[in-house]
Amino acid sequence: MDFDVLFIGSGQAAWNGAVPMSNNGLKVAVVEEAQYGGVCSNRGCNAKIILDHPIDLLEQVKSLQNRGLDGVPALNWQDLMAHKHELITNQNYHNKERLVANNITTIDGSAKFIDRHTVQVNGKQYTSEKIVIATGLRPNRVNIPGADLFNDSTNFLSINKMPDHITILGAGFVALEFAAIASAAGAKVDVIARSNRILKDFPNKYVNKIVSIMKKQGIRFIQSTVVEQATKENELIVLKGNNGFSLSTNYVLDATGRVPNVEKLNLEKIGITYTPQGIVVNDLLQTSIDNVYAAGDIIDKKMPKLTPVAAFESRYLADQFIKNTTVSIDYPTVSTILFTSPRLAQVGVNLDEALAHPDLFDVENFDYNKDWYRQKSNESNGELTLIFNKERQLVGAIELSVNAENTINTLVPYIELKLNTQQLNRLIYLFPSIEYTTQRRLSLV
Ligand SMILES: Cc1cc2nc3c(=O)[nH]c(=O)nc-3n(C[C@H](O)[C@H](O)[C@H](O)COP(=O)(O)OP(=O)(O)OC[C@H]3O[C@@H](n4cnc5c(N)ncnc54)[C@H](O)[C@@H]3O)c2cc1C
Ligand SMILES: NC(=O)c1ccc[n+]([C@@H]2O[C@H](COP(=O)([O-])OP(=O)(O)OC[C@H]3O[C@@H](n4cnc5c(N)ncnc54)[C@H](O)[C@@H]3O)[C@@H](O)[C@H]2O)c1
Repeated sequence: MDFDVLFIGSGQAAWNGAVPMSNNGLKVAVVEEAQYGGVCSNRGCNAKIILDHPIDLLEQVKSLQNRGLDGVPALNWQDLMAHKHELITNQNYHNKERLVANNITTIDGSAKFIDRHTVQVNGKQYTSEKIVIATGLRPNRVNIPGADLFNDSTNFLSINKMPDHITILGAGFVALEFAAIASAAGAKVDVIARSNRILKDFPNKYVNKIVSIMKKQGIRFIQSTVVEQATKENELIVLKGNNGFSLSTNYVLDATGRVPNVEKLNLEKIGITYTPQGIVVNDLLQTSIDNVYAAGDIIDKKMPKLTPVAAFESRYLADQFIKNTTVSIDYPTVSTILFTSPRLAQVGVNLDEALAHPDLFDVENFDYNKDWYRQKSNESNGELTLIFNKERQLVGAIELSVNAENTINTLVPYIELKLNTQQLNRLIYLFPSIEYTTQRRLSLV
């Protein structure tokens, strides 16, 4: 065999495991058909958070008008985009270099299976004892007449000039985060949801709050509307839909979800089972062919399809292959965040589930309007909800605030490690800080 382990794809689900595997003596290869580092590094999380940063700052500056700050600086989209390019363009190169520096063979091109131990890339065949499919997802494209006029998240992350009017199809993570960026950068923004449900992964109360804030920021939500066709008329795109819906716009962003990259792999030929949600695996992350594994977004799974989850699965495979063990994957508590301004972040038991089961959970609410420390930023919508089980153990939390990522990150170890009162009491945080005030929400004696 040429290799012990060959990864198809080079994203978070690949390199997090490939590097320790190689450093522990396994002969490892990574095949990549596009940019090394995958979506998160090149056309996802990282690019998005660079574009978001000044926008988040501006929202905070706006909150402090007449409270120490006079005037709001202008956002310069061209300069911001140039800054993003400067930070992101070289990621592909750096990610490849990291693999090479760790004695991993990199193979450029698209891989397809020939048999259970062999893949072919650019006409050349490579054999490996184990193969890990880590091919991730790509943007879904709605299947309606005129959809070729639409853009996806990758295109949006490189827009040189912000269009006057942007219309977004879908009401999930990408739709709301990109709506927030486009609106703050001066575009008129519509979000079109085919149903009444917005952000299905977050509880109703907080979804209603963030939608109401975004409406005040000028974003228009059009619900229960299915766009059925698009045409180009002069310089405008005209959308038509159910119930006589019609709208003219400059730019359409299709943010209707993401689909698994399976088509090029020749999976049917070797009998690997997959669904429209991805590749089916067991709790060892083995596919229906036992020497072929899958990791990251490409898996059909209940866990959220996020970078930290892909990285966890990749590290799990490294542990399994290095130690030659067969211990099932044991997912920890996963937190999720919507990077709008303010942020919406949650961890553990979902609030809607807790409210539906008062026999199992107690819920406590904290309104930040009454908290002097939080009010240093004169924030008007901040709120935290903590969820406890009947043994008074913290099992979930959700926060809407400019600091929600810090609060929820503070609570992750409390929940995952099931810290008791004495252990919590021993954590001495900096004062004043979000971490300190968050800890004070719990009983420490
Ligand atoms: C706009 C956007 C914003 C996001 N923001 C966040 C965020 O803030 N936080 C967060 O946690 N997650 C975020 N995500 C999700 C995150 O990007 C993914 O969870 C993560 O990238 C998954 O990593 P992966 O390795 O499984 O797949 P990917 O990163 O998709 O990598 C798969 C790789 O496989 C390659 N490939 C595919 N087919 C083949 C083939 N046949 N041969 C060779 N190579 C192939 C692809 O080119 C790609 O490089 C965001 C996603 C998007 C789209
Ligand atoms: N902050 C973050 O962590 C972050 C940010 C962006 C993306 N992501 C990851 O990427 C994934 C994909 O995000 P996303 O926003 O593309 O998907 P999503 O699943 O969050 O949202 C898709 C939206 O499109 C709608 N939709 C689906 N098909 C449609 C159709 N045919 N017509 C109209 N609407 C349709 C859905 O109802 C939903 O509102 C997320 O689930 C998450 O795993 C994470």
